[in-house]
Amino acid sequence: MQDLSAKEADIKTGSNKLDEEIQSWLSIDRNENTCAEILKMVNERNYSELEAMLTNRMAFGTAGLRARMGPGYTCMNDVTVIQTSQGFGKYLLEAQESLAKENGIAIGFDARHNSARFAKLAAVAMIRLGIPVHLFSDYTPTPLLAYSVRKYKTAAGIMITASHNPKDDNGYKVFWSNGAQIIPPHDRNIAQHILENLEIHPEAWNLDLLGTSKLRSDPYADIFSSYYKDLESYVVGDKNCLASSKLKLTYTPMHGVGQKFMKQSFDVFGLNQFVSVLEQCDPDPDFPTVIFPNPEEGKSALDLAMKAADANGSDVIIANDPDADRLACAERSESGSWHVFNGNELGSMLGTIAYENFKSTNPTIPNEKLYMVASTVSSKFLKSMSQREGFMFEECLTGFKWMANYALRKMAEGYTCLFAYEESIGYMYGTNVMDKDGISAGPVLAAYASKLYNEGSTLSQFLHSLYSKYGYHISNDSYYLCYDPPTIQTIFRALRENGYPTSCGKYKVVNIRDVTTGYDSSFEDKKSVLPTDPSCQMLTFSFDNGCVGTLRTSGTEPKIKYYTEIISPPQSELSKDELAKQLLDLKNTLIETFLQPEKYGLKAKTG
Ligand SMILES: O=P([O-])(O)O[C@H]1O[C@H](COP(=O)(O)O)[C@@H](O)[C@H](O)[C@H]1O
Ligand SMILES: [Mg+2]
Repeated sequence: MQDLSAKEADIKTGSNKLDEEIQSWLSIDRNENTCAEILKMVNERNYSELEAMLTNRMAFGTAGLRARMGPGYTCMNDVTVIQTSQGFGKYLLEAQESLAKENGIAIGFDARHNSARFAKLAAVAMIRLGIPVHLFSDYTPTPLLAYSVRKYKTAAGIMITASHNPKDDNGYKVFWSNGAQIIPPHDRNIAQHILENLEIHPEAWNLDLLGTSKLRSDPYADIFSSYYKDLESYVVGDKNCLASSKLKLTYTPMHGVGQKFMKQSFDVFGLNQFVSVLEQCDPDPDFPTVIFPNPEEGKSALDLAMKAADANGSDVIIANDPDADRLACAERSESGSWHVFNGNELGSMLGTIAYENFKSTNPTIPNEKLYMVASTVSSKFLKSMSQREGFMFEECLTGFKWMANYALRKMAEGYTCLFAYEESIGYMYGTNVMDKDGISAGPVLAAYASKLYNEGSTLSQFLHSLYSKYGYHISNDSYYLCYDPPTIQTIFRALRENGYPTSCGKYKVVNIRDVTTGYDSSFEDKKSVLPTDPSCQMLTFSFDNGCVGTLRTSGTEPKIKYYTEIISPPQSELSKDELAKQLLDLKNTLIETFLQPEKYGLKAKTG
């Protein structure tokens, strides 16, 4: 550790402005580790990085704030968490004072490094403003925090988590009083209030306040029992059948918080308990057995789960990401190898399960009163299904914040939201939680799979039957890593500067939607119906062969994501393999022509 007496010493970087920024940081930060990191960078003359981290500030992205942990205003640390919470608290008092003062705010955290501390600092900031705090005393899945906001009708919720990001990251998810993550204008308003309340109150570091203040309560036990009581409403049919199921299942929480919660979910559903992946079942903030703790990565992330499943003769694997709001699933194929369902395949199955389960328990509610939601970069399977079955379907921008807020609006109009999903393995089954929830989607899927296995069928056969009925919907999605924001700007600028491209290799572009600027060539007024989002890059191309491809920058990770889909009518002569081959060619052409990974030094997904 650095000698902190240097804090008092003169900092001479050659730039007065930077010297002042450094002094200012050292004078406000009471965390020895982050101060020491700043001093180390000064000693190493790492001035450009220092300047970048002290003169910029993190902004709200797809899922609130998410950044690397470390010193400076671009990183997650004590200072930025306190400043964010001070500003956020002030905004709550301005926007909904009586609710904030009466019902307070719920605060939860995952099992990452610093998550509990950041949650406590956020709680102190709220208490200082007279806002009661329901601060969880132990780590929880994100969906339980989202659930607690609705249950206690709090003014807001904060979840300290970076979900499945690398171990050095952390984040600050914000839920509004409706239980969904915030959308504009709240994000902008909070950002504004943060800037207006940067000065850190001396009491901000006093964590002892949490032990003495009457404004602090611990919702853990109450929320745990209430969440699982409500989960019972998702159980359909006879629990005894599930207990006698032939299905053997393996589960991994991927070093995150899910183990205890998924066990309880299985108990509520009367499911046989799953086989655990011993190396990954306890929370470990270093995620030692995986490169990325993201079950969305597919086989590379599920390696140990597959080994455990093989050793125990499991047919199905389910996995959560570390904050247990995402759900992944793999199934052993006839050849013995594992098929990892992609987010769209899983969404198609869970959407159908939601529809079937609802119709079996509410046969009299007309389909016109039901609806489902998906993000615009997800498969159009639910749209095809809705057209055939006569329920409503809507697509939203990426991010559960958009889908949950849309769902709430329709609920207020008297509709029932059955299901919402996004291709990045996020599923909101029902409306107990207005966010994606891997802890409830897991047992719903496991219960349905149990039924299938008892009938001698499998999930893959079930998916195939859906494609026969509603048409094949094949997607090919992935990403490239790019750590250099100017390169990303260059790539997307090239796609706009001389007019949008009219072709991509041999494929003709028939429509273009540019969500970054609000343009959509398919409408007469050329305006996109989705909200314009200048903070991210997002271009969608519709091709003459009916395929659709989107390029977009992630709001949570340094990635350019791509999404492509091909759809065939139900009775099409083309096989799944032929369709997949056609799509692969289009996807490769899209990448080579528009992204040009070699030219721009983009790093492909590994594994
Ligand atoms: O990371 P999580 O599980 O919280 O998930 C977050 O990130 C996903 C990917 O977003 P992007 O493509 O912008 O990275 C979003 O779709 C999701 O709604 C958000 O909560
Ligand atoms: Mg997550």
